[in-house]
Amino acid sequence: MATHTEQLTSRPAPSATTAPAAPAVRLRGLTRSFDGRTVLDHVDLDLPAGQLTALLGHSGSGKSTLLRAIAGLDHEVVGSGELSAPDRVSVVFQDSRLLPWRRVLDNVLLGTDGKEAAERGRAALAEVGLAGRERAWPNELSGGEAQRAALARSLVREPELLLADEPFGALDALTRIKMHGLLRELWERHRPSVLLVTHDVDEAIVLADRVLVLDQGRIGLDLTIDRAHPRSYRDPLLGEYRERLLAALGVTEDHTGSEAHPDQEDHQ
Ligand SMILES: Nc1ncnc2c1ncn2[C@@H]1O[C@H](COP(=O)(O)OP(=O)(O)OP(=O)(O)O)[C@@H](O)[C@H]1O
Repeated sequence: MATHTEQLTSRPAPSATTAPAAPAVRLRGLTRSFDGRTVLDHVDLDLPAGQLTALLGHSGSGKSTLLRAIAGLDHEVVGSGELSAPDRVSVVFQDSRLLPWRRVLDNVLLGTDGKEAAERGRAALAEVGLAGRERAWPNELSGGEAQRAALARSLVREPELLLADEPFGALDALTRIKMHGLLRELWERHRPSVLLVTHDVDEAIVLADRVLVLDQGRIGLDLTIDRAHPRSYRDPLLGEYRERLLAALGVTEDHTGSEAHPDQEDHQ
């Protein structure tokens, strides 16, 4: 798919004279079943270029399945509907997936070639706060640092689309909050389209401009978060969005404690 450069650097409101830009990702009728059980049920979705979107849903609702389909990692999904995504796609997972036998910079540069890529690799490591750690081994990094390296590796490919599957899910609450700031900063600088899969309602509200809830194989709620950045976890005006998302997830007032929604506790 063609890159819409103007959409990556600024996002003018469409006017009568401007044709609406093609979405970065377009899904129509996407369906996926496992052993006769439907996980994605004719999903329709457009992700506009340069938007940071979060995808929420209960465990097993099909978030990773959707992300894998968009990433082109699920060959079975082909032909179930219409799916288009950009050519340059990077994926970040919950674990950094750094190769232990390669130094940090070599991990970041994996699959790239040439001097220019090497420069981009160093710059990306500096951007994520890992300048000076180029020659470290992955086992010398903390969990947060390893995820920073994973983000650097994704940046080197200059992705039009960044797919992130619970990238901060394994981190402690304080590190996670720092990583939220970093992801938002990187997004503001590079403006890729981002689809962030998360269980954490607050993470979604603080980072994303649009939050989707996957429910029963479909997008059950599509919510625009109309608040300026940077956002605070304590902003009472975000409460209304939180309530709507929790309701869409079927989490009632009585169940907002640690058992039903553990991630809520981290940011209060
Ligand atoms: N390769 C597979 N083979 C069989 N079943 C699968 C496969 N991949 C996913 N599933 C099933 O599809 C459903 C959705 O899984 P998926 O990993 O997409 O959910 P999720 O919303 O990402 O969950 P979580 O938040 O726990 O990661 C689950 O019931 C899972 O068991």
